[in-house]
Amino acid sequence: MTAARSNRGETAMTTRIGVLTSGGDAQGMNAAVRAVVRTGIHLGAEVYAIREGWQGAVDGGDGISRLDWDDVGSVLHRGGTVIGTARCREFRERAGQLAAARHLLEHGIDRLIVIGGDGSLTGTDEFRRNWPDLVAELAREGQITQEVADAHTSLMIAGLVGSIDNDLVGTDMTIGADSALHRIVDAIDTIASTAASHQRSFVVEVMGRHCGYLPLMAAIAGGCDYVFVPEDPPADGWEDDMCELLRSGRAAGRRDSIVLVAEGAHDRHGTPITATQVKDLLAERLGEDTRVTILGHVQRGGSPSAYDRWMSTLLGYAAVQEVLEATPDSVPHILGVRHNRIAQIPLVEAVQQTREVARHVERQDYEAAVTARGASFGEMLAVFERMSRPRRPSNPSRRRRGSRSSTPVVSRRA
Ligand SMILES: Nc1ncnc2c1ncn2[C@@H]1O[C@H](COP(=O)(O)OP(=O)(O)OP(=O)(O)O)[C@@H](O)[C@H]1O
Ligand SMILES: O=P(O)(O)OC[C@H]1O[C@](O)(CO)[C@@H](O)[C@@H]1O
Repeated sequence: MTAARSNRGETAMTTRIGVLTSGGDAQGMNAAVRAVVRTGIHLGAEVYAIREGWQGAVDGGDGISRLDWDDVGSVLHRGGTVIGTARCREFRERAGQLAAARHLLEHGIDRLIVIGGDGSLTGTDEFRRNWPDLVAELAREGQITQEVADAHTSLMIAGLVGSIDNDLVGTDMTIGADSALHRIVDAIDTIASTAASHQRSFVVEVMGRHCGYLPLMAAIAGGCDYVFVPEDPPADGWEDDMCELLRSGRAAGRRDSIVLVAEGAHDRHGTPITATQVKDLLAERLGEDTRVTILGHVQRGGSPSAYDRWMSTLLGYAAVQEVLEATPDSVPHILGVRHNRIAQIPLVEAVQQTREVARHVERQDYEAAVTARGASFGEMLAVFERMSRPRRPSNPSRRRRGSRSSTPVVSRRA
């Protein structure tokens, strides 16, 4: 490898970086890809798109192609991912990973930037760990030369979290979460006007299979009445609690009621709570004219917010630096956001902590799940609780989750 120096004096090895988007698409992925390509070129590297997620690496051929500066023009404002994404089954198997390694090596790629959710990042780390063995097998079987094998003994990776769910522990925000939240809140505002006109109730299903970030933040931002999230199911008897809350809202003159249900919502015993079930309950018990709206993939579509564009640009920029500086001994990192700054987060740890939340939920240890999700998640639950439960002199507020009643949200200087 030869050292190259850009006109800004930045030094980089002449090397080839692969970039791919994997798992569910997310608004802002294009901004990240654009930043990777342009930063890579600035630093003297060649950047290759691996198309349709890991499928492009498994298939080879047109699945891997070089991107130049202009190839990523006019993509910043576009939703989705222009290099395609997929959930690729073959890559989970050794045969798929062998094919992927062979195709990457055909292009001399041994540095990868992967933009995807926790599954994609887990797969990336698994591939990194398997890489020496895969390369050795390819050389043994004569599928690559020993010279190629010797030149690419390690795979260097950097991860960016592309997922609207904002479900990765360790980063404050993931690529797409802000845009999806805007999309949901726009929908709630739209629904609220028709709900108020007819004095109806709406039950809105929001994405996030295992993570309550989107429904919870949308409930706060949209001024909703009740929210169901997977990490903090309502106490037993929630049916009475919810109906009483909505009934008292009506009695106080509220013209619309909106309940948000995460697609992965369930009660404290793990029994799913669906939007239709909530609708039927409101209709039966309160006689409410109730409608269900499932927002679905509308939440993932459309152009990215300004935040998702600039944040993803910074992340892509940082990811190139990370992957160029990485050595075979480096701890693999995710680039994320902490306290409004780009931060390096150990990949394995972040994925393990994220899985831990799901495990707590499975074990029905919801206090641990909320804690593991991160400090601000518990704070936001407490804030929602306060905002959605009217306190009137004649009607002292009844808390659903007593322990969070005085959760502080201000960080104090020591
Ligand atoms: N353990 C694994 N080993 C190898 N590859 C994996 C592994 N887990 C996931 N992948 C790869 O990553 C792809 C995407 O994973 P997954 O469907 O879990 O989505 P994700 O990245 O978590 O995104 P989203 O948040 O949108 O669900 C899989 O289809 C597969 O190609
Ligand atoms: O597009 P698909 O494959 O149906 O996946 C939907 C899932 O992907 C996400 O949008 C992102 O993880 C989830 O919120 C949702 O459950």
